[in-house]
Amino acid sequence: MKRKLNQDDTPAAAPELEKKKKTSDSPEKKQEPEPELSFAELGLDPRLVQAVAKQSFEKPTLVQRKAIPLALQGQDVLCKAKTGSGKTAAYVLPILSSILKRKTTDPAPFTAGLILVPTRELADQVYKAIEEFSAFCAKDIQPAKLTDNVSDAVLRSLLANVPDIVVSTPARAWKSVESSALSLSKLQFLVLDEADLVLSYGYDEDMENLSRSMPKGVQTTMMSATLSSELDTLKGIFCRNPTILDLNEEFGAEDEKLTQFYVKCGEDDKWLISYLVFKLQLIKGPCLIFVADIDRSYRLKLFFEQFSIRSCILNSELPINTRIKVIEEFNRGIYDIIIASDEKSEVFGDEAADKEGEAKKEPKGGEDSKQNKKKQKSKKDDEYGVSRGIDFKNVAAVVNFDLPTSSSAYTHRIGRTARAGRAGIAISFVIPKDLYGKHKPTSIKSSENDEKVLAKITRSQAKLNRKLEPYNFSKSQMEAFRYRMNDALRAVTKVAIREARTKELRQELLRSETLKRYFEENPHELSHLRNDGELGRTTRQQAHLKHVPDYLLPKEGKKALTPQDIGFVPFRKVEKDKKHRKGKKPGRSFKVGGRKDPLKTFKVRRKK
Ligand SMILES: Nc1ncnc2c1ncn2[C@@H]1O[C@H](COP(=O)(O)OP(=O)(O)OP(=O)(O)O)[C@@H](O)[C@H]1O
Repeated sequence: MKRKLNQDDTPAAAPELEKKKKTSDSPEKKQEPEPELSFAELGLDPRLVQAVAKQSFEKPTLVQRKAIPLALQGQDVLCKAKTGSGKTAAYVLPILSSILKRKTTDPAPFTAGLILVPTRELADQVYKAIEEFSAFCAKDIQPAKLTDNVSDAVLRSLLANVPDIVVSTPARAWKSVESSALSLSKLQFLVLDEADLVLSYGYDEDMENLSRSMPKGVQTTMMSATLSSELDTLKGIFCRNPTILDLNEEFGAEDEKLTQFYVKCGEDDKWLISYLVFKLQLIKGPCLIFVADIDRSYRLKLFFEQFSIRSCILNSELPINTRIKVIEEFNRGIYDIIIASDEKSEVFGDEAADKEGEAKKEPKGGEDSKQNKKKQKSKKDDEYGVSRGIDFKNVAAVVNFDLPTSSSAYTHRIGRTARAGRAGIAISFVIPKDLYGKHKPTSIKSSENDEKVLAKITRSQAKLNRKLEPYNFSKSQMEAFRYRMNDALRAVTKVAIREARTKELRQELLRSETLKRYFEENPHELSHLRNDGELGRTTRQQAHLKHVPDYLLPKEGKKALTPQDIGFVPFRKVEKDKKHRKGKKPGRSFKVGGRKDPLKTFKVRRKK
């Protein structure tokens, strides 16, 4: 029978833990704070503790404190913990520790661990995490990932080495099992990361096939920030009497370093506001902008290019290597703005939310859903996804340029900022019902029910002790910029978008096949050419839009702030920022959760 784990019944995995654990079950003692255990006290192999220290992890996070001892005891765990709370280490470390322990008595090679993730981007990230955690025991731990673009022959030879742990999407794992390249006959550990998404991605058949290829009694861990009833299916297939950890409830408002805003505005206003926010650098630091589809991502990029705002794109049409490079380079600080199309959340988001019991399902087979599913059959990679699990580093702000259509998709998107105890902000544009469809050139179907979705989001965030606040822009100050916005929008025609889209793909293919070696030796040239080069050379270029003349900026500057405004962004740039940018890459002077706080650079006033 399942049981819910509470604060005090985490089983001890090591004598140290036992010593620190409270002995009494009396109600008063239950209120006492949990002991702050170290990684060593969790019972992990010392080489892993060393690797964790090398990564500057001072102490385990809540999910690590709770889940690691359970996993080391051999229990199945179903864990719901907030985004960026360290779930990867929580499931990777105990598997590595158990394999290391077993190898001291039984060195025979076999694949003991299988980690299944919904996307190839996430597989790459988890694989890298395994490499980092096994830095001091690399000869004893051999991981493999099955999501690279390699031939079957290469994959076979990789698996012929009998890796200890395999990271894959379900489809690719099953393909390898089916072809007998991978054997799961001795599997001991199975992890489903972003478990609720695994079924949504259409992996049900692969999951069932995989389950039949595994021995009985495989220890299973399922992780996600949002667990829905899809888990019942997975639980039924994989779990033996799992312990359920619902840790979202244990986060208090005081733990919260994420500030959430929404902006209610017209369809064209979101283009105008985005132009102003990014041109005047009102948001400092790395920023992720989510849009609803691929065309929209190119459109926004081309629109920004009109104003010399540089950004790069992530979408399911780009080859996996490019996608991973974009993420890596963003994390290394080469780019400040990623425009990511979040097509998956648009297709599957409502299902997830409905199963959480938060919303009524919209009729299946609606126009959008048909269109999206049809589109998916094109050149898109079905195993693409960046709103889930990807550890974008130091993201100052997530902007939902297009609101997702479900609260769970929202939770995962905004979870790309304020990770690992850092601060961050999320800003979401919401189109009120009466303004929907009023500006045809910028209207998008997914915005039709923005207000309803916002209500769902507000409710689900309230359950996490979080709230969204309205963000007001000074309409009068914005107006001076509207003709520029319109000029730029007119230049970004459908033809220009189509050309940019095909050009980008052609370039990718060309580079990856003929110039591979050259660019391996000159990675910087590759990144410049590939990702932040201007796509819009076929778009009409308008020199006057590239800079902001002083006469357009309000004279009052900061003084324009009034106590009545709830979230006013002053349009005049502050001197300090200019000084800061001198000699440095724009936006890179800022660190979230470090010396500078985005909330201090993003001016907001609250109602007194
Ligand atoms: N104990 C720790 N101390 C400090 N940083 C940590 C610790 N554990 C993990 N981190 C860092 O926190 C970040 C988020 O971790 P991770 O990606 O595992 O989060 P997650 O819970 O899986 O998020 P998501 O739900 O988005 O998948 C990573 O950069 C990771 O290196």
